[in-house]
Amino acid sequence: MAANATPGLQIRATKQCISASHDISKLSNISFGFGSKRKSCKDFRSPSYISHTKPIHSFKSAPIKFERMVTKAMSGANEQVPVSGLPIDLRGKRAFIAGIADDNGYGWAIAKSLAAAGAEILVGTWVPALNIFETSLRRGKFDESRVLPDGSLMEIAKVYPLDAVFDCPEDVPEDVKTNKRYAGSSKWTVTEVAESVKQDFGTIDILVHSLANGPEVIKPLSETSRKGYLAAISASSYSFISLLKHFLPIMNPGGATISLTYIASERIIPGYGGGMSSAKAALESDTKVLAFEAGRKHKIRVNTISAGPLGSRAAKAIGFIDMMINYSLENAPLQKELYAEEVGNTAAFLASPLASAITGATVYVDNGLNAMAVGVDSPAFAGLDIPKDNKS
Ligand SMILES: NC(=O)c1ccc[n+]([C@@H]2O[C@H](COP(=O)([O-])OP(=O)(O)OC[C@H]3O[C@@H](n4cnc5c(N)ncnc54)[C@H](O)[C@@H]3O)[C@@H](O)[C@H]2O)c1
Repeated sequence: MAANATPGLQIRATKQCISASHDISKLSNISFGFGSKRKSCKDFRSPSYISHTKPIHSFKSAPIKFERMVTKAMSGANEQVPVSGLPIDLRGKRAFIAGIADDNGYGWAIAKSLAAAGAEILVGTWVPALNIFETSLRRGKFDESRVLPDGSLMEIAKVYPLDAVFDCPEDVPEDVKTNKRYAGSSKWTVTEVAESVKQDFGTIDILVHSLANGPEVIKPLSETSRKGYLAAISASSYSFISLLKHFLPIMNPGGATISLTYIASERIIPGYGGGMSSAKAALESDTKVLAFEAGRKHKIRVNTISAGPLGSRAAKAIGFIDMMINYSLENAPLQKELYAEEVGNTAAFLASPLASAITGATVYVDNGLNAMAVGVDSPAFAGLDIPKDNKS
């Protein structure tokens, strides 16, 4: 990379390319303006630009992925980078992302966007999933998904075993200590992981919480046990407070934290039970209070992304994710697939100096579904002329 080149995500996509993005054939002469060797949109047909993102839903065969073009248009990790533009430049920043165990979830997508912007990536992986994740990583199973917009592979500097429901070794009950899925791993409570990161790297700049767990998620709230409810809150809400509490002392001022929430916190989503809706409501409320506390004391920003439905491993365990994806396609203002990368790019923005005045916010990345008060696919609207995006 040239010394003066700006890496990572470059906010420089032309209006034409974004708005007419679904049909690449219409775009062949539009320039993205990468310095002297200007690329046309047609260049983005190249599989290397479109291969790494898996569609969450294969309902239509769009000729090219919308977000890949935009990302490529934003990317400038080569010598043809323009001097103008608005870069998401996270070079020299270090991120710890808690909650990655495969390449399907939001944590992975966030890691990729942060890496594309130049950040160093550390990962915290749930202990029971650690072995399979590390083995898959080592064997190259994720290599295709590791490809960044500039063609390089995302590097993970270190993977830490983590169980975010335990703050310190004294909290760990005997049955977990002796569980064979925990054998072979050590120092995985939150305090110990923060301490290990401090010893290995000194400081971090970005903390991402991309984890949730609700053992009774398939039970309606009114049938949820106290134990199940508290477990959901512990794993999905308090875990963020705990991570923030223990990582704050090693976070550089000006840093940012991001968690992932879901609209079920504020609107009724039947099927998202077991206290998970309550856990997300707590997470969003805590985002505000923690933004105040971390902002005043440490100059750290605290935001949460309310993401639309994605067919991740965790979401599939709930059982109705395909229904939610289809519902969104039918009812959201933007009738298009939602890509994990779109959440990743928002996280990169929120972590960057471009978002230096944003804290305590819940940012929706859901094709606008949160703004709807009715489901327009209801038979009740049968007689109404509802505009449809037939191109997606
Ligand atoms: N998938 C969706 O539709 C959707 C929508 C909105 C918000 N979210 C949120 O996004 C975040 C990431 O979830 P995802 O859907 O990408 O699924 P995912 O399966 O990729 O991520 C969940 C991760 O949490 C980890 N985890 C569970 N318990 C843990 C613990 N005690 N300690 C450490 N790690 C633990 C799992 O191993 C997994 O890696 C979650 O907060 C989820 O609620 C997901």
